[in-house]
Amino acid sequence: MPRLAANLAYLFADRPPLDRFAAAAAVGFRAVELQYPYDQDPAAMRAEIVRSDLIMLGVNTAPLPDAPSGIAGVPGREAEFAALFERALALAVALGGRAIHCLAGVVPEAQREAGEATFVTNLKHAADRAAPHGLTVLIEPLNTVDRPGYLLDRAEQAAAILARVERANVKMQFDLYHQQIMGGDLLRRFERHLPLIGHVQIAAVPSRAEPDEGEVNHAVVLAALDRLGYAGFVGCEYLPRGRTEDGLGWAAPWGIGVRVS
Ligand SMILES: O=C(O)C(=O)[C@H](O)CO
Ligand SMILES: [Mg+2]
Repeated sequence: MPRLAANLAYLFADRPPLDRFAAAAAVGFRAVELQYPYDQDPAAMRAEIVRSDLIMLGVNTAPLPDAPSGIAGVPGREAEFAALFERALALAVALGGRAIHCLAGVVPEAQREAGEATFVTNLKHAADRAAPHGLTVLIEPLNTVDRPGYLLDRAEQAAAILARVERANVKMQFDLYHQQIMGGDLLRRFERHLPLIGHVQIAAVPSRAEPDEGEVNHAVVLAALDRLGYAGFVGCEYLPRGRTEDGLGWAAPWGIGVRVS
């Protein structure tokens, strides 16, 4: 059965960040992921994670004012990336997390080859720094409608980059929302890349709302992930149409929902 995780940048976002952990646990989530919790006290977040008995999954490398989509694949910014990664590593370790998503960045068309080479070099470095802590480094293809010019936009491209990185602790974050926009054929592409996939995320397409509307049948997809042997978590990275709790009907078959006592 797919194990759903709450992305606390998107879900329960109507309350203060520290209150979101208990809110997720109260509806049955056993795991959470964050995006950029760099403005919060790590010890306070860790206390909430422990108090709610949650598994802490991933964080992202921090956005920069001139590079909100990251710099891991931006030529000439390797030293800055190394510093950014150290910050993410310290945070992930303090939270007891399992993964760090390294955002590749926006790169002009003419520099994409150089950008990929930089990405590979930076990922090797990140992997070697993360390995002693048992952490996975993730890369995620993002769709070019939402993120024009983003260096990494297709699962096939991510697979080619992972082959060049040659580190077992670097994996693909397969966000079905982005993958559907960038070509679809979700189940065949998921199966083809399964050995490389370290995390999955979902949202309705094209609305990015609860995965109970739009062009993807998530009940079918989640059952297929199970059948194909995916044993990781599925991050709920969607924008609730209203209160998070009111939109959880779709997740009831997977053990998530408001408890009525
Ligand atoms: O945008 C996404 O889908 C993500 O998962 C990342 O965290 C980048 O924002
Ligand atoms: Mg995502």
